[in-house]
Amino acid sequence: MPDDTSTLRTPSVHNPDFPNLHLLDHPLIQHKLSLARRIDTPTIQFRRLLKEISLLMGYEITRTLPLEHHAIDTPLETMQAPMIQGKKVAVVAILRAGLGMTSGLHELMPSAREGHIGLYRDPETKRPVEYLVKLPEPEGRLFILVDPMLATGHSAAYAIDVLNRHGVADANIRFMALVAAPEGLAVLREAHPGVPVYAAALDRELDDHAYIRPGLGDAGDRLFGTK
Ligand SMILES: O=P(O)(O)OC[C@H]1O[C@H](OP(=O)(O)OP(=O)(O)O)[C@H](O)[C@@H]1O
Ligand SMILES: O=c1cc[nH]c(=O)[nH]1
Ligand SMILES: [Mg+2]
Repeated sequence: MPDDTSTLRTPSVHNPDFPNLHLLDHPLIQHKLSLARRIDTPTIQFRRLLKEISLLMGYEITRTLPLEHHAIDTPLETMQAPMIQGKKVAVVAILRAGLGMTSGLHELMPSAREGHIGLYRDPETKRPVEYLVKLPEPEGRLFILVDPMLATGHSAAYAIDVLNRHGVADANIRFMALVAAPEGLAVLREAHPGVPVYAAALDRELDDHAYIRPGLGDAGDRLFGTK
């Protein structure tokens, strides 16, 4: 039986205006995010920073993962040792930019499965358009959905709808972003109030093109060197 770890809480900043948001304010996360935001940070460094930030965020958001005890032999005796149910985690990237956040999480949880939800935002409507869905079996699994940018929130809400249709309940989903906009947090809270959002920053607003300000630009383009 899993131990009850629900009383362990992820250290994060709580904002009463956004009860679904857990802001991860660890200095290393904040420093690396600032480097990633800079316009003169090239793709090679941006990619590396995303991986490092995801690993650090992953360390924080996995704090509440259930442990179970297994008998192990130390050199001196047998003991019941706590171990994570590692096989029971799935990392799901919203393509493309979410791909920049998966490898950091796999460093922490090498046996986690990986799924992909391909979405792009239509430049006119600003609404997500689906082009691929490939997901691991949902049974008994925690799904960590990753995408660096939570702007209008419609891509994240759509991806969670996809997970729901696949058989994953909101209670088994955590959403991890680098930068969140107030508008996106509100949309996500309305659509999926039971899904916690972990982010490194809550930015000021969306601009007329639904880009996050101050933001970091187009995360997918910066990650893959496209335009
Ligand atoms: O919250 P939203 O307003 O829906 O916007 C956020 C989405 O926009 C970006 O993807 P984009 O459409 O640029 O696709 P890409 O990752 O392939 O570049 C980003 O990676 C999110 O998926
Ligand atoms: O600021 C934004 C908004 C949407 N998608 C991005 O990549 N950046
Ligand atoms: Mg993009």
